[in-house]
Amino acid sequence: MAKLNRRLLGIEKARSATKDSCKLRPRAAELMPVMSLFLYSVTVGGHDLALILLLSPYVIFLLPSRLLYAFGFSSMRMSTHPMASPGSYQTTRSRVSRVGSKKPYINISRDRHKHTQFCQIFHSHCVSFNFIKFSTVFLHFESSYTNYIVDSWGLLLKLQTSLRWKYSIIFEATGSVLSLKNPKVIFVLGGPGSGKGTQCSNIVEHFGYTHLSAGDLLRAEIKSGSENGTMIQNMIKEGKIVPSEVTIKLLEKAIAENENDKFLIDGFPRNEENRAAFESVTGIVPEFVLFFDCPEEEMEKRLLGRNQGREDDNIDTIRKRFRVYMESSLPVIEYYKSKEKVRKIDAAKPVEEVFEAVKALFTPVNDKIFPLNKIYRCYLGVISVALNIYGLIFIRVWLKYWCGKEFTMRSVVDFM
Ligand SMILES: Nc1ncnc2c1ncn2[C@@H]1O[C@H](COP(=O)(O)OP(=O)(O)OP(=O)(O)O)[C@@H](O)[C@H]1O
Ligand SMILES: O=c1ccn([C@@H]2O[C@H](COP(=O)(O)O)[C@@H](O)[C@H]2O)c(=O)[nH]1
Repeated sequence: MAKLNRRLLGIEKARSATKDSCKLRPRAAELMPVMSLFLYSVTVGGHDLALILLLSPYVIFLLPSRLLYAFGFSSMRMSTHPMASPGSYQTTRSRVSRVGSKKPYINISRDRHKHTQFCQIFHSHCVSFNFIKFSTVFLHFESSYTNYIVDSWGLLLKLQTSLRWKYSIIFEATGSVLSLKNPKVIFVLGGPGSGKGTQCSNIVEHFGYTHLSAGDLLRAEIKSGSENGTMIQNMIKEGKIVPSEVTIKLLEKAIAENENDKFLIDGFPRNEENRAAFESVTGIVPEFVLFFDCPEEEMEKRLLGRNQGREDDNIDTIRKRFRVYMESSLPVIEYYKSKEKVRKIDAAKPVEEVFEAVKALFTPVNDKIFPLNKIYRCYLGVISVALNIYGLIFIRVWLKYWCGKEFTMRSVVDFM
């Protein structure tokens, strides 16, 4: 009983940790054509257009969640299977796989009280159902039977008594918590002491990003007294790269717990394995890679003068870090270069000059030509909807008077 309660409590914790983090911003660009078409259809246009629109997968699945978000139901998100025990699952883009747990399923034993809790969890999962990414449809049995086994995918393996039962279909939201949150990520890379942290602070101040330094997260993990602490400390002392799963878990957690959706990930990925693992676990591909290019002598001088009491800022470790950077981290930059994602900055210049170059990358092209504040963006949105409707009315009139047809889905299809 206590064990099950712990598990259920853990699931609750896991859920509250994830639910607030998976917010989805309704994207105006996505909504506008649909809104315009719908407004047009119900006011001026043919009703079959409105019907087709209402029945479209976009409206059925995506729009409700977007609207729920827009009206403040930001916590109605759930990305992982509620039956997966917390801490023992790893989410990837396409499936939720259990790691670190020997049992492939959860056994719910006979106890009415437990059964009630189990149903509540499923019930609230229905409420927090995410409309966007789902693959597996599985069954939810709500009945008076008392003993059954459900596997981690919600598949019913064994049903001993079935007096009366009903079922509902639950869609499993797949993908990492992060892929649902869909954060914008920029990797900030460069040699040790190239000025990544310094420039990240400036970017945070001017452009509202959240700075996540992989090194800082690892150092915080050591301080927290975690079981990995000693291993991480030894790796850092030797200038070696900490195993991907440790760093990725910390990054995932930091992103999920943060309200912001724009992140600078500083000092990660440090090798090809880091890069591939991060992309496959989180499904996140960086917008671009900010690469601070700086000669080794300058970096060495800066690190030796940093005076932040870092254990690895001594000449022996610094040399090891340089070697690891050349051998393992540069190939990551080469990889992103081949994808045309690298934005190289000459980091040997003074701080202010480096930031001028950085700024140019973060200022949107539109804002450089025609800076728009939020109110103007709203006006533009309204104008865009109006223009869309105007366009549809024009098509309708044109179809009617020049082609002699009503503007219905059929006539549009016939016309095409
Ligand atoms: N452009 C610059 N010119 C001179 N000094 C700089 C410049 N940028 C940063 N520094 C200084 O160099 C030191 C290292 O900078 P910073 O911590 O930002 O580097 P980093 O790339 O984040 O290092 P690490 O990878 O070790 O975390 C700091 O003392 C910082 O004040
Ligand atoms: O992704 C990472 C980031 C850092 N490390 C280890 O931490 C130290 C210090 O990193 P800084 O970016 O200089 O703060 C680094 O030398 C590595 O040992 C890591 O393993 N993986």
